[in-house]
Amino acid sequence: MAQNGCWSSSSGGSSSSATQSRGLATAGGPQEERLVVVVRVRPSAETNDHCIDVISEKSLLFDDGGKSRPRQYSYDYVFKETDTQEKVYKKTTAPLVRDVLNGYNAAVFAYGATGSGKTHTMLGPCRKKTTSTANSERGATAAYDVDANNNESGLMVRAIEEIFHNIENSPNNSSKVSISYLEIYNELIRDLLNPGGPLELREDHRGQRITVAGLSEITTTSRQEVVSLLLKGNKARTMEPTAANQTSSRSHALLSITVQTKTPLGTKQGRLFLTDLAGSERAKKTKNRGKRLQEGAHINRSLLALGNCINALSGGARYVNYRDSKLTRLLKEALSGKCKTVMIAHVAPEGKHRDETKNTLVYADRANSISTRLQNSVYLDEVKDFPTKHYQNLVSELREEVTRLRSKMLTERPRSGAAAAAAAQPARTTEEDDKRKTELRYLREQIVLTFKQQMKLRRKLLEAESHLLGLELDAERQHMIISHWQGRMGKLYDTPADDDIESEGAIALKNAWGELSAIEKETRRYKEIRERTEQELEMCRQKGVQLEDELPERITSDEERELLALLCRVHELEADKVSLQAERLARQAELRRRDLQLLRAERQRRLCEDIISSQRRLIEEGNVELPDELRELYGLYQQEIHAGVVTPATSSERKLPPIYTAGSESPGSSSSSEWSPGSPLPPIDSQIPSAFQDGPDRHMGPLVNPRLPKLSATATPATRRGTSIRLVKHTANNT
Ligand SMILES: Nc1ncnc2c1ncn2[C@@H]1O[C@H](COP(=O)(O)OP(=O)(O)OP(=O)(O)O)[C@@H](O)[C@H]1O
Repeated sequence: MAQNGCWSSSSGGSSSSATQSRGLATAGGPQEERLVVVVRVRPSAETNDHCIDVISEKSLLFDDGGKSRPRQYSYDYVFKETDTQEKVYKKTTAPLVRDVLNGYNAAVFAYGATGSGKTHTMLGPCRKKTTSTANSERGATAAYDVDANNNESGLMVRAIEEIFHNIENSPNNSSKVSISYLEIYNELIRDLLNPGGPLELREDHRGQRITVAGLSEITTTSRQEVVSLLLKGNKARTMEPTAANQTSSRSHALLSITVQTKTPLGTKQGRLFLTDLAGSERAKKTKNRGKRLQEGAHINRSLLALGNCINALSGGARYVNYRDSKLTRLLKEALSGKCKTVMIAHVAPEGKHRDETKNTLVYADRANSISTRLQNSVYLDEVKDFPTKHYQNLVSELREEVTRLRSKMLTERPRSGAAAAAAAQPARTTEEDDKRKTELRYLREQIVLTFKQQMKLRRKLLEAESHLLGLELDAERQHMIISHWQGRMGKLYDTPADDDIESEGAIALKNAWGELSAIEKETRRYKEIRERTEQELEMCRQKGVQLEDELPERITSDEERELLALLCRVHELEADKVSLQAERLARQAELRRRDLQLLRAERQRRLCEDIISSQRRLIEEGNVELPDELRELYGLYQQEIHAGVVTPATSSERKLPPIYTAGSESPGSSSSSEWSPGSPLPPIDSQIPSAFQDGPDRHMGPLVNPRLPKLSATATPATRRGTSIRLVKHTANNT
């Protein structure tokens, strides 16, 4: 079993699937790729009062209850009530399985209101329900037992079956399959294959690669094992009957199947993500209270975030906020086009579900226009990190050029045309000699000139790339600002409404959106420059090749050699130069990235401190007895901070070490005598560390203030102690 499952990774392949109605990608270059959207209508026992009428394989009529004429919606496919699980699999997932085997990433996600049939499609019919102790403790029931050998089995089992069938029947059988299965319940990620505490989401430094730390990724060669793992995972899934659905899934379940295949060119990796989303719901309809209501709020919030992403993507926005929920962060790759994606929107046909059905149809309609560019095929072994890779390519191109010229110089070529004739001629006159020399000089100048021009264009290209990278990071920074303020204002990602432009947050938001749009404009401009430069470079390169080809016609072998040697030297020098330049640019980009990462980490740290401060106030004001465990944690926190400065003297006094606050030069600059261990709670300083004084707050404004009232005059002795410690320390630092 491999731990620390990587939820997503970029990979590619080399084949296309013809069955998708509108173009899944082919190899060779980035392709226009559209999210495939299908709708499945769940069967209904009610025969009248239906709001859906499937009129063809691609469209349906929706009746809004007589308010207006039935509206027609069209999708890539519409499955009617009687369509089988097999048909749904063949139309939606089977083509993706073939792509995954060829090294592409693909995703299927089931969307729809509660009770509309998502779990039925993904897993199959629910057989029975049991209660797991671990989950009951959390207040929810876990169970989803499906029959894997059933005609009704869902897409997950079918996909696993087909993947293994293909591998077993392939001539060299050199593929390896691994799976991971997780659920997001109340914004917490749980491993369904190895249930335990919540897992953390991690991002790489560019926010591109999302990983779930500690998630089990199980590699196996046995299809039975995979199916039984899936069934085991389903049993651990959080479910609960609601008024709307007896077996309602209260979590989003995400299954990832990875196939790695060894090929002569390297190891190809394809991933299939199968996602069963929790149902969107209305509290009134589900009659939820307490925990169920809270679950519903989390479900709706993450689905709203997903809806926002779909809206932004379908509107062609360059920047899409995936950060609002764990679900969207995990689905980022599937939605943003690094993956072939099929969305199966589920609807209930009964008139009483009219509103939910309409919402789903509208979402699906929007998703229908999401179009992105699918990434080229990439092998696992390749280094994909831009810009280093890009520069490396440039340098190796130049070095190849040098090798080519060298071999050209060393190869004895038959003299052709004018050169052979010239050699056969008797001794040349001075006039002829001069003419030849002039000709040669001219040719040499032309070649060097073309080469210099090429280098100039290459450098321009490098600069454009580097600037584009900088713009991407700037955009990322603006996103952080927007996220920050919208989080403070309790809003999801959106452009600000006109009526709240007065507040500080709204102004900051407006500025950030303004910056973003300027960045977008600049990005477009630079992309055009890049494109133009690439064209010019290609023309220039062709001109150079043409001049080189003229060489044998014009001059004798020795002179050719001299020229070619010169060219080699120039190329070598340029390669070295580009290499140095590349290193410098890559280092700069890395520094900027780290800077951004630091800012993000700092904001997160300070938010955590805010939360701790608020809780501390509650503990102190409420005179709450501190549990041993928490007391110990506070102790650890202090030791952690002062690990480098605790002296044997302080530790023998059994006092907790002093608190480091911003403004003190180093953790060691405040002496332990300032620390009064009377309060078990160390004061948390909310001042900005000097390194960040010019950091995020300049753009983002002050931290989110704790929503608790200020300490009152009737504060407890413990509180007063805490306050006085801080005052003493500040005074000490000022002196
Ligand atoms: N195509 C279908 N054929 C037969 N029964 C179906 C079909 N789709 C759904 N059902 C039945 O409808 C009920 C609700 O379906 P299901 O639990 O899959 O909904 P859901 O969208 O996953 O709901 P939730 O979001 O609350 O988990 C189940 O009893 C299921 O077996």
